[in-house]
Amino acid sequence: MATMKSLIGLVNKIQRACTVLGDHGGQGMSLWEALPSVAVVGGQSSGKSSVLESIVGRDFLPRGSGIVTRRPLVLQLHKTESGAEYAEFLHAPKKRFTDFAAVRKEISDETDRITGKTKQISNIPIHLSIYSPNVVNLTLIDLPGLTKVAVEGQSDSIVEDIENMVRSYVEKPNCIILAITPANQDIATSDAIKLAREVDPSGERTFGVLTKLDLMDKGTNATEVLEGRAYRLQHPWVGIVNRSQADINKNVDMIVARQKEREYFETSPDYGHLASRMGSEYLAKLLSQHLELVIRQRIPSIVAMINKTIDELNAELDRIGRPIAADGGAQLYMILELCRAFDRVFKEHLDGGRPGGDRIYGVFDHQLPAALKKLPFDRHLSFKNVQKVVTEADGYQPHLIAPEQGYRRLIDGSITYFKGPAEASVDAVHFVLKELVRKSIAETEELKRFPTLQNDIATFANEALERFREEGRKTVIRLVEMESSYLTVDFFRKLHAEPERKPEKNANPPGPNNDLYHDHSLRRIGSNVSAYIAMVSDTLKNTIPKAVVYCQVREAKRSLLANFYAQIGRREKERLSAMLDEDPQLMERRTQIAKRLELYKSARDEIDAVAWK
Ligand SMILES: Nc1nc2c(ncn2[C@@H]2O[C@H](COP(=O)(O)OP(=O)(O)OP(=O)(O)O)[C@@H](O)[C@H]2O)c(=O)[nH]1
Repeated sequence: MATMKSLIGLVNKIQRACTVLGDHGGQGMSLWEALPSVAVVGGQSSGKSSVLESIVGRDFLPRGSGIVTRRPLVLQLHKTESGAEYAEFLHAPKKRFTDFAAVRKEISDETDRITGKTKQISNIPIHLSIYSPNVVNLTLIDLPGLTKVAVEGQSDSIVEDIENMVRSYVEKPNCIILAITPANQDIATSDAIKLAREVDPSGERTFGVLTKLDLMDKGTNATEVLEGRAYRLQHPWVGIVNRSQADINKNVDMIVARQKEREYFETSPDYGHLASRMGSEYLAKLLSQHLELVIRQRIPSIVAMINKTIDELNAELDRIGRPIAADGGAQLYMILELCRAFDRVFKEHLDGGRPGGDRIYGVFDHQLPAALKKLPFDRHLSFKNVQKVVTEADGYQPHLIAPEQGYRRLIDGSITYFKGPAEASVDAVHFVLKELVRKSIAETEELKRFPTLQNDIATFANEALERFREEGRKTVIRLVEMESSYLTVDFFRKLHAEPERKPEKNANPPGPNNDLYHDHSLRRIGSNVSAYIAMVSDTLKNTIPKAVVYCQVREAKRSLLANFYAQIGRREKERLSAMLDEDPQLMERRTQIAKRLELYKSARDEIDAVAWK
């Protein structure tokens, strides 16, 4: 199994990666929360900073009145074999601090960078790594001191804010609580113990630390507490003697202070029997061992959680679409693939499989025949109009046998009416196709992420449909004009062969310039033309759909995006990328997921590397 150093180092690495990616707890089930850590909790002036400095063997924490610790400080201690002693911040990875006064200033400045000078607090941690021969491998999180009153310049809510922040750390089941209480205070009133009892009633993850043993009133001692009788925890209490304010003022060296602390316990009449289990050095070792144990226990569940999260993130990436390739060739390929996907959907609409294509048949089967039926031939071929047209065509010399000119004019005049329904069919099919383009874009799953490309496809497809409509119009008008340019001779020859019927008596009383015979002949002309037009109508009813399908539907299937393809082939890379623009929110989401995925995968790799050592 892995060594203590590698296990704690492993968690350190993952914690740093979490912070870089903005994962520092408080966001539901985060990786950070799954990692065991030690949080230092205590009331103001309880000696928290002194304990941390003593564990590190260095003076490096900001001092001052009021609430100095305003952001969590994740303190990662790495034991070095060489004599080198230095510190590094995650936010300034290139800089190696060997002067610990500069570390103190940097913590202070970095705190202000997020919280401003307003003395507010923030839950975004500062990561500090200390490499030293005088430390054990350990990670501690220093949290703001629990306080009762806000000082000047701080909002009243700060007392509550601090408690909430501290609580958010210590309530996590993976958090080991280092609860610091000064010995010269009644244990029953200790803020740290109060909070620890609340979140860890059985005391299995709380380590009780008693500071300021040297400051207790003469004649009293803390053996009741240190021996676990005053307040029972699963782990033994540790007593500490830190540097006094006077020592600090005199700049007493931390290593010397550790030595003095050891001597204090060894020579103490009250605590001599406990000496081997007292002091900051012992505390550091105890915590390091415990942290290692907990990490080892937790690794299987951490790996399970990581694997589950990786699966979930992958599934979400699949759902919102993978990232787009950066090079132009791949982008062009992607655009063409997307266009083809659209084209497939569009064709399914036309050929069946998806609804909509049937509406084109509806135009031919319904709309066109109905429009043809409504044409005003009754009026155009009324007795009066026939008479007028024939007479005008005859001119000064009435026709002798059959009014050839009159017939032609009546037929030409009638055929012109067909242009209306012919064009209307072209338009109706055009609108059906346009609607199908719109629907197909909306229904093409792959296109959903690319609003710009959707627009481009719509523009080019509609332009193409417009061209097809123009072509369709010209063709159907030509069909109609063809009907009047050459009449079906047979039809009239057959008429001629039919015997003339005698006019019925009293059908129409003869007018001043008309005789019975003439009336009858005009009526016959009217009905002949009407029969001829009915024949033309039947023909057009069949040929207009052919022209429309040929010019519009067939072309839409064949070359709806032909122009688009020709265009994009010539476009430079910038314009291709622009076409693949996505919804910015979606892009942001994908970046987030990709980052988290990277974090979880690297965490898994790290764990694998350590676990198989
Ligand atoms: N004599 C003696 N003084 C101590 C001991 N521990 C801390 N002090 C003094 O108590 C004062 C407060 O100690 P800190 O370590 O700054 O306490 P803190 O909990 O970090 O305080 P804040 O950060 O202000 O909340 C300092 O003057 C220390 O010198 C101790 O064990 N013995």
